[in-house]
Amino acid sequence: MSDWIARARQCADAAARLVDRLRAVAARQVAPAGRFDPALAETNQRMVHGLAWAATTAEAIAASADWAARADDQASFGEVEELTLRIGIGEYCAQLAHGIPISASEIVRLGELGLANDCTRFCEAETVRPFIDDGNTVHTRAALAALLAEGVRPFEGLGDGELDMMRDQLRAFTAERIAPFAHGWHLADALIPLEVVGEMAELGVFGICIPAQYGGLGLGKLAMSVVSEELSRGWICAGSLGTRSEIAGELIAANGTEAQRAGYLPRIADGTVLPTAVFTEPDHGSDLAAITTRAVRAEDGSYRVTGAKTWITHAARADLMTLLCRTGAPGSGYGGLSMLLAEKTRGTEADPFPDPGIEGSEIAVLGYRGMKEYALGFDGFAVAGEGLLGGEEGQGFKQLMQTFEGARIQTAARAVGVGWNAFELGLAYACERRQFGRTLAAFPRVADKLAMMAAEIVMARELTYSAAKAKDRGERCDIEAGMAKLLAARVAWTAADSALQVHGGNGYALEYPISRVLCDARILNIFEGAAEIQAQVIGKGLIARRGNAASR
Ligand SMILES: Cc1cc2nc3c(=O)[nH]c(=O)nc-3n(C[C@H](O)[C@H](O)[C@H](O)COP(=O)(O)OP(=O)(O)OC[C@H]3O[C@@H](n4cnc5c(N)ncnc54)[C@H](O)[C@@H]3O)c2cc1C
Repeated sequence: MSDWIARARQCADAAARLVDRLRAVAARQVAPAGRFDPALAETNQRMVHGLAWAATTAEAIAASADWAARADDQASFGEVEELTLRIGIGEYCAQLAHGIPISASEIVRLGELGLANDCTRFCEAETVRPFIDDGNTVHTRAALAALLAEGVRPFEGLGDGELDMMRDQLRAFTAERIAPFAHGWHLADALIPLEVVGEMAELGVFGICIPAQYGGLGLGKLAMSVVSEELSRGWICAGSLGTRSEIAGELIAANGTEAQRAGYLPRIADGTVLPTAVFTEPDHGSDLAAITTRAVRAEDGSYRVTGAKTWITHAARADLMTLLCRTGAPGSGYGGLSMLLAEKTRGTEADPFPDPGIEGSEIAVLGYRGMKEYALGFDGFAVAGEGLLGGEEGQGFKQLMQTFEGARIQTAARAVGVGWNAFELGLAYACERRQFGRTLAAFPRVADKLAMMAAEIVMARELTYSAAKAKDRGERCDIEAGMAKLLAARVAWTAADSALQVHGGNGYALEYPISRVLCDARILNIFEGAAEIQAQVIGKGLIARRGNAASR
């Protein structure tokens, strides 16, 4: 075994100890009486979010160490893997010690959060020092970039023949049916063709996690991650079509009545029912518990829905809405929310919302095209009484929260796919384009970008797989899923930005696909929990979990 693999594991332990120290400091600030205080946490957001980012960075180091061990187990830990490991962990250790970029204009420095001495000790630790001194260097980056330019890619096997086969199958499908057309569909602002949606359905994309007894593949979140990643390598839209089926499938499988399960799950799995997720409102985005769209029972037992929703993806072409509404009194908080399974007629271009009581207008967007986004208005829209998810009012927010883990893992996987898409475009361009008599890839600053993209995407991917595996083991993984989403969204955006930079002026031309990938990557930090919300959830979870563990 390479010394770097053993050191990586020890390095992950050292990083976890550093995060533990930070957690103790944060807990003193925002949970002084042993209980997490939301008001204090808001005042000290930088501390709570700094903890979240530091813990995410440490977890990514641990996931990379596991990846290296997995590669080694399969006799696949070669030069490209060693360089990827050294660069990735070297950089993330340096970030922990000296500053973590949490947005384009914000760096969290643990030293400023009261850990200056701990950071110095961390850097000087026998297991960390080699990564900082000799992990991420100009030489390792140049060596990795050269191997990548030769077509070598870091190990990606999962140690599971079925999943590895699934990856190959989806990669081939994406290369043939998505990637060559994605940019044209994007530029035309067209819906992804139904023929392609049908082919994805045949591959089982819409029923990956739906139990086999209801017509799905009955697989877990790791399989779902692999599929989402591969489809997103071609186009984020392809990887995102399944998101709505995943959310609706999980809502119904976990909470539905038997009639709802039997009625919807087989049709979602085979793609005959395309769902849409209808949660956000013009005045309530991140704060979903405050939504005001009302659903009132009529005398015949059906619901009448009135209110406004916005940013609803694929709304016109969908057949089924998972519609979050208030059935309780105004101001009744999250306990007054219910989830309705609201059937609608599939719209056409000429008549996108043919049903009475619902109208919609398209929102023009930068990227994330192919399904289209809509602002919706409901005015007495009728939903059958049997559409109340689980047959019980007041459960909607709880039911939705149960899907957050899976949805965040799926979004992280989409981000990883988008990151690979950017990386491959950047690398291909850098190897082809010549300036000053050399290919762009030969310049150290370009090689730096390419090597760092690959190393970070591997780390984000492994963190995503790690969260998916925890979910598949039946463990609570809200923190882990949030970490995967938080990191993968940053990595996808950085990769897209770096790949566009490598393209120079051409990257700014609509004609070049990297211009699309940049726009697509930008959304990942906003939806499915904006980065700040994700950091809040992770930070709170870390402090509260430790508090609970201490009081047991
Ligand atoms: C392309 C696209 C597709 C979408 N698809 C769907 C869909 O299909 N269905 C659906 O229901 N919704 C969808 N959404 C909505 C999406 O989930 C919301 O945009 C997201 O939840 C953020 O809500 P908001 O836009 O209202 O932003 P706000 O809640 O107004 O937040 C704006 C910004 O303020 C900051 N912020 C907010 N709260 C805090 C806080 N507590 N602490 C620190 N900073 C904070 C964050 O930086 C955040 O990005 C989509 C959005 C987009 C852009």
